[in-house]
Amino acid sequence: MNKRPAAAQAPGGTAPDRPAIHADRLSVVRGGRTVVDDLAFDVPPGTVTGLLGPSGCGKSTLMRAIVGTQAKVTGTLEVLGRPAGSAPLRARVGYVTQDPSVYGDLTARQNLDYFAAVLGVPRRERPAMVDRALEDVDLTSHADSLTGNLSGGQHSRVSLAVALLGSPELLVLDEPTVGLDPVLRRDLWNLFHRLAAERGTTLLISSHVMDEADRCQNLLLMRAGRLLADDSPDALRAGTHTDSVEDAFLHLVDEARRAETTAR
Ligand SMILES: Nc1ncnc2c1ncn2[C@@H]1O[C@H](COP(=O)(O)OP(=O)(O)OP(=O)(O)O)[C@@H](O)[C@H]1O
Repeated sequence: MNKRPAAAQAPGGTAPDRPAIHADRLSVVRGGRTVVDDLAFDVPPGTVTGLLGPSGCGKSTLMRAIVGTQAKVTGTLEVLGRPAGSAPLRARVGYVTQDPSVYGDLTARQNLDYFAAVLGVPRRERPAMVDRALEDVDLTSHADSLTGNLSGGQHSRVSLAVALLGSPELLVLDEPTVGLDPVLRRDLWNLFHRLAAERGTTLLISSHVMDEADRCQNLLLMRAGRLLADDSPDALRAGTHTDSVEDAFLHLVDEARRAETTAR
């Protein structure tokens, strides 16, 4: 199963027919173990792609490889047409980790202003850029609250706003909706789709919650470091004759287990 949905429009700077992410024979070794094992996939530009799989299957490791912060990566991994982690990609790729990456003793606005300065944005351009990022994540009313005093969901939205600064062409988001209430989760998914549709941003979003799968145009399903499927939710269900992505995933896990037993 390796079909892909038609690519949406391309973001600025990326050729329309070129994948935003291209991986081939991609492996990562951590602690002496192969935790990402021989992956091959493309992420179409301007789409929302979900990276789904159980805890420990290698999602964060794969994301770290894509943004260039992971050691011991072998194979081909191209991001926006360049080798993953190369210097020109720094301003073109936004990354939000699972752990808070902003300063608790600064306000949301101060955090954003600081990170905009680190990105090299001239001082006079920063206020408008910061306002837009705050608006994107619906935090304008908390702009001047200390980040450390914000709720968990608000705190993670400050991290997301930092990643939105400078309008990156690729956003890599590691479980951005964990611990958020249903309304916030819906609002964030609406934002992700707006970014893809209106700004041509490519989004790669990890989750271990299968019920978020239907919010994605394209899915990469992982299990134990391997890619089980690369397809749209509809095609996954149709291909496995199941009614939900969760059932499709379980079907594919059973199939993979049978193949492993046969191989043994
Ligand atoms: N620093 C490390 N050293 C050695 N092994 C690691 C390290 N970090 C993670 N691993 C292992 O790599 C594998 C993949 O971990 P990873 O964090 O990528 O999974 P994940 O799918 O993102 O999990 P989760 O959904 O729980 O965040 C796991 O087996 C984990 O134990």
